[in-house]
Amino acid sequence: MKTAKISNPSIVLQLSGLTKKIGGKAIVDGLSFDIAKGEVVGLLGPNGAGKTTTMRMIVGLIGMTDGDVHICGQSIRTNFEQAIRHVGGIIENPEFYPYMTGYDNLKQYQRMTEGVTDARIEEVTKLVGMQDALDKRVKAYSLGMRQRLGIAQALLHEPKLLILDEPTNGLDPAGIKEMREYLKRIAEAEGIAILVSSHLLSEIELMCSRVIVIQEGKYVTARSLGETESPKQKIISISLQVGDAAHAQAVIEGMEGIEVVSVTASRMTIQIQHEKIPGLVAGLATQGVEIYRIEEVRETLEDEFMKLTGGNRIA
Ligand SMILES: Nc1ncnc2c1ncn2[C@@H]1O[C@H](COP(=O)(O)OP(=O)(O)OP(=O)(O)O)[C@@H](O)[C@H]1O
Repeated sequence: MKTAKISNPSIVLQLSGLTKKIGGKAIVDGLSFDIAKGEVVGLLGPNGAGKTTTMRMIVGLIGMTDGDVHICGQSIRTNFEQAIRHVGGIIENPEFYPYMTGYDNLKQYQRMTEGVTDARIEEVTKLVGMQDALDKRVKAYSLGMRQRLGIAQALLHEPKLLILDEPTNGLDPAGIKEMREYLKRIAEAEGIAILVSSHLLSEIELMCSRVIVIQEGKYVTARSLGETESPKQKIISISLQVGDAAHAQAVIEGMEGIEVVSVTASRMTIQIQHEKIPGLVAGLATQGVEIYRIEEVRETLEDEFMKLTGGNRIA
């Protein structure tokens, strides 16, 4: 297969037609996407979708059948050593010496890794908020603290790409919230790209700026998360809470280009072009309709995922 060469220097990770076949079956099937510097991207899919297999190929734990992975412009097929030095990752649970302190574990890693300074140890432990727990033995750490120490260790050699497979597995809601905060902090402070997998949409939505959905090894969709402006011409769903919905409906039915989808006593959902909303509000107010609330009804990623995959839920 012909593989694309990176032209944009801000692209840290590029997958092109990445494929893994085992026993003739494609576990990962022609996966292509890019991740840029500073992005925290979620790899989302149901159990068995191929997330771990994809990540294992990116970090070189297993070989690929076809396609390629470029990290900072270097192909892991042809320049593995140069490519892989830009990667830090946790694919399986991070291994530590339980009877040693967190600090001694990081010092041990420093001895085995070229170019890691004491200042860097201090820097990464601050980034993951571990500076006060470093003199405790790892066996006394909670799961969340081990995860943080693992991430600190993965950052020691100043990678440009951080790969985390299901990092929130087993964490409580407070731990998940903390992780979300320090992943964002790391991406910003270090200017690196982070790829994080999960089978839980709710976690990905909170942690990531973009999500890539895969199912049965194939790319399904990608979506930027967070608020986006609606284009003027776009038809959107609006929910209205009014004093008298029957009255509002009668007024709206006299207006052009607005479709009433559902009505209850005080609520209604309509479809309308974005640019017609001010006219709608003015028209209703002129006719004496009391408006208490007006908001867009957004299709969630989960709704979209359900449509695309015919009801196979993400989680
Ligand atoms: N070495 C292997 N031999 C045979 N099948 C495998 C092998 N490794 C993975 N698979 C299969 O490939 C599919 C994808 O597995 P993978 O672990 O990548 O999925 P996943 O999205 O990470 O799922 P999970 O969230 O459950 O970890 C699964 O059906 C799995 O059983």
